[in-house]
Amino acid sequence: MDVEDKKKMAALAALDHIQDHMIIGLGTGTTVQYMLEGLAQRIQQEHLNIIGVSTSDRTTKAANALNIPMKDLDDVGHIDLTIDGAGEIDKHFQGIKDGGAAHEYEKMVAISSDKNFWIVDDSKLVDTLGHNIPLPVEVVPYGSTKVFRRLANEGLNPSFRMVDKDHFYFTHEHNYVIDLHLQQINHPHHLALWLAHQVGILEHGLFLDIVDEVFVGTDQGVKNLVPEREKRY
Ligand SMILES: O=C[C@H](O)[C@H](O)[C@H](O)COP(=O)(O)O
Repeated sequence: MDVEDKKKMAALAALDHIQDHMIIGLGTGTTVQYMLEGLAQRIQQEHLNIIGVSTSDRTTKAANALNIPMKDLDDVGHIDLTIDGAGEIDKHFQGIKDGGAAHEYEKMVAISSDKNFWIVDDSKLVDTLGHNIPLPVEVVPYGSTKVFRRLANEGLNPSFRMVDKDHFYFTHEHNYVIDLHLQQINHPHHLALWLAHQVGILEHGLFLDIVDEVFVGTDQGVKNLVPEREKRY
């Protein structure tokens, strides 16, 4: 089965859990796009009163185009459910969110949500994080070469994310992204703690102990995976 079919299948399965009057966190990415289209259709056909909270400019634009009613994170008391994609998910249900470098907003919405669902195709499931994708860290431009050197000295194999050879990639908050090419993150909690203590680093793409259910599109249909653990936040 085509990877796009798997993404769509996962996105639509997660949407089955949406009920009237919910406030929904809307993640970012190509899988989320299918979810937005399905959500817009349900809102229209079932006359649902749903409010969306966006995690990126890209999602805001797509949601507006689909006439999904939206509010800012600061204007909602809580979020019932956030549905987002993921770059990688390991066997302990820890994740890396990477692609659009929207992870700062995505994490803020995620930790404000009663529940978090991730929608992915089965290529996103890995034994150990860092296998297929780098871990992004968002850094303030001021002094960023010093932060870069600190990361390199720790053996974290950093590279600045670039749009092209002369232009840095900017996040929503106009910060740089440094990608850490780690191949294998054996102790994600240790790494997350170390990164959180580094001056100049604003956020990183490790999403630990956040997800409540994962919907995985596979050749055999959608697998619904639920971690057995307490949430830490
Ligand atoms: O910032 C981007 C996010 O972390 C995405 O949710 C993640 O990369 C998954 O994206 P996609 O569904 O396009 O693979």
